[in-house]
Amino acid sequence: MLVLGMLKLVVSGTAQSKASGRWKLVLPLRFLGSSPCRIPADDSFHSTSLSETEPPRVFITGGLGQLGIGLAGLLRRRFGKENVILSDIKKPPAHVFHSGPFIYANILDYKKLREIVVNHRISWIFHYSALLSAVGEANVALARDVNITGLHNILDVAAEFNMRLFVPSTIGAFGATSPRNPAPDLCIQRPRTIYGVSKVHAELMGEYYYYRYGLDFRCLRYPGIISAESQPGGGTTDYAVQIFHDAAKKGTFECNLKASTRLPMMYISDCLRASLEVMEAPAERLSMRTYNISAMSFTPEELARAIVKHIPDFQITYCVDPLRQAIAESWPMKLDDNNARMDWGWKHDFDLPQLVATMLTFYGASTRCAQAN
Ligand SMILES: NC(=O)C1=CN([C@@H]2O[C@H](COP(=O)(O)OP(=O)(O)OC[C@H]3O[C@@H](n4cnc5c(N)ncnc54)[C@H](O)[C@@H]3O)[C@@H](O)[C@H]2O)C=CC1
Ligand SMILES: CC(=O)[C@H](N)C(=O)O
Repeated sequence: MLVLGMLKLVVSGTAQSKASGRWKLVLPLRFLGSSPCRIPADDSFHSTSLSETEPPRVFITGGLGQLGIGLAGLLRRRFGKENVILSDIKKPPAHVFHSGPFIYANILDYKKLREIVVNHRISWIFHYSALLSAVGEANVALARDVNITGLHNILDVAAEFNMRLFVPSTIGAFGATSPRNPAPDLCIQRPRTIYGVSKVHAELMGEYYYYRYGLDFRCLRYPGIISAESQPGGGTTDYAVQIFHDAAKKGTFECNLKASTRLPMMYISDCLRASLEVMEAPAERLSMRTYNISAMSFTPEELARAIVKHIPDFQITYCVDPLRQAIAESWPMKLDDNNARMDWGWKHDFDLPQLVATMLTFYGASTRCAQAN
């Protein structure tokens, strides 16, 4: 009754705020939070959001995986080295440790997360910690903890301290009953991996916190990401990274997906730029909180043909992993990203030929490109 009474008071005197063209009630989280013990009892907690002119203070979770170090580099160039704190539960290599602030942060430790946000005056979070599709299936209990319980901690901290929160989703958030070519932003999502289920959960929880508590939640569904300097963490699209290393070093590659498996892919610099752009987009430009982004779509066979243009002797063979193949066949072949393009001007730079040339240049193997073309 007491809570109901407080609710009525809050609602009647309340604040309404306009975002994305919609009016929503902004209610104090501490009255409504599902975990009241987490909400401070005194009135002294305050928003850490900074004025429009100050750069944000950014915290990256799970930052030592395939994407986090590159993201930290991009954000540090934009906002200043000291304003971007990279974190993980792993030990950073020396060059990462010396390239800017790094701290240990386990996303399952809620108290520690609050401490970090307060002590470092964090205003934006990029939440990258996760177990990916293949490793998630190999350790469902851990994937559930990290991808779901960890996300709850991040959502609560972000809402409590009025932060802007980016959580990446994935093509893995779709399932076999989703439209596959292309998959639109809004459609049936019934994934059958713990990874996919946890990412649909993240999309829905983030949007719920946005509508319910006014949390500035922003989410992009990434395709498979291809990078040269960092290795993938155990996903279904990993072959599209490994193939470049093996092509350059050995001239052969054994692929764990069938030759005809078509999946959406993106070069890392496009992915990281998209993530920064959606975080910087004015709220009124965002008609949604979760967007597909897309760049290219190819099969292992097509990728191999593109590599042969640079390395004529390159040979691909196939030894299909049934787990990864089943996952890949339930994912979209292509994403429809028209809403991202229209709302906040998303545009990819890298198509397949540019991706292949860039990756092989990194490995010092694109020398025969000119002759072959
Ligand atoms: N790499 C890709 O192709 C794609 C990635 N994404 C998403 O982007 C994000 C980053 O992906 P990647 O860098 O590729 O992942 P990754 O698997 O390479 O790295 C994840 C990091 O999370 C850390 N981590 C695990 N448990 C943790 C815990 N309890 N506390 C803190 N950190 C913990 C790991 O140590 C690891 O460094 C993930 O959320 C992933 O789902 C989405 C689609 C595609
Ligand atoms: C597409 C992803 O989310 C990731 N690379 C995976 O294959 O699990």
